[in-house]
Amino acid sequence: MASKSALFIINKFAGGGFQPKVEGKILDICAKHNIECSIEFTRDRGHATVLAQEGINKNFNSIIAVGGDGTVNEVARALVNTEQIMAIVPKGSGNGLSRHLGIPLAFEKAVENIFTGKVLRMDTFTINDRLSLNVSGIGFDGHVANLFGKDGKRGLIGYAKLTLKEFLRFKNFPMTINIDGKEQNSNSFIVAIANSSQYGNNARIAPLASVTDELLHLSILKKVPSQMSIPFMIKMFAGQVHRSAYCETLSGKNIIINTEQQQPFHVDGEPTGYDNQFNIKLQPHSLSITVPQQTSKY
Ligand SMILES: Nc1ncnc2c1ncn2[C@@H]1O[C@H](COP(=O)(O)OP(=O)(O)OP(=O)(O)O)[C@@H](O)[C@H]1O
Repeated sequence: MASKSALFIINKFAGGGFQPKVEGKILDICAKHNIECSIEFTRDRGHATVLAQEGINKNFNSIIAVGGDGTVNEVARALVNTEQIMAIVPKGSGNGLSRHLGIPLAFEKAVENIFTGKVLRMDTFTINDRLSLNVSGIGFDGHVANLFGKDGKRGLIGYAKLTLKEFLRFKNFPMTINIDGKEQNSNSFIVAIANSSQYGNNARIAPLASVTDELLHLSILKKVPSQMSIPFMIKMFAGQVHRSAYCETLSGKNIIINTEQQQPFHVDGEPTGYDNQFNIKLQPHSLSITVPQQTSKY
């Protein structure tokens, strides 16, 4: 059994919102497994990190992020580089890391997984000293994340609408990439830095990525001509983006990206502003995470 006592950190505002019956379901499943449990709700951005730190101090066996990739990221900030076990109950709009790890999206099954799953040490990375677990990006995806964050309307449809509107405006930008000492110039639309394979909703930007391979996977995308954008999206959702003529892939551990002008970026889908130098560092096997027993590829 992966857990004897569990702290659930719930972001009521993630994904489609919160249903009060969730609390009762958590208590029932914990009682069934004879687990002592506590439930806390986040009050604001960043609060999940504070709650997770308190959970470590109180010696909970498992600390569980109930939310999307943003909540998972905040909880992990307190847990990274410790032995503390984390689990996820996916409740976000994208749930990229959960999908990559094969964590069930159905609420009860995800809670069961905390007590029946296995624990693995996954890689994480930092981008300009900010922790990232899943996929971070510079360029167009950062631009969309920055706007989407302000917009307030979450969800796949809202995201798709905003992406289409902004796509025509945003242009390729020049940059230099130094990856483990090797330097190259590029003119790119998006640089996705991937630990897991997907942004969320099965949009697989780095199909070959693994969270245990001690590598970061870069997908460097050129702007796709409008008439090719639908076939390109189909390739991405089919897990074939790395075979596209518009995608170059690189992998490594330590990456420095310099851009001529300030570029928007995001960390695990959360808007993070603008910069023109990005220092990216892999942290191998730095976080303990509970995954289903049957997951064989991560
Ligand atoms: N009480 C709160 N009020 C407002 N925002 C909050 C609160 N608690 C957490 N947040 C913020 O909500 C944001 C979104 O959360 P999260 O990423 O978990 O959900 P999501 O965006 O729906 O899912 P995904 O990232 O998987 O698409 C996070 O940046 C988090 O800091």
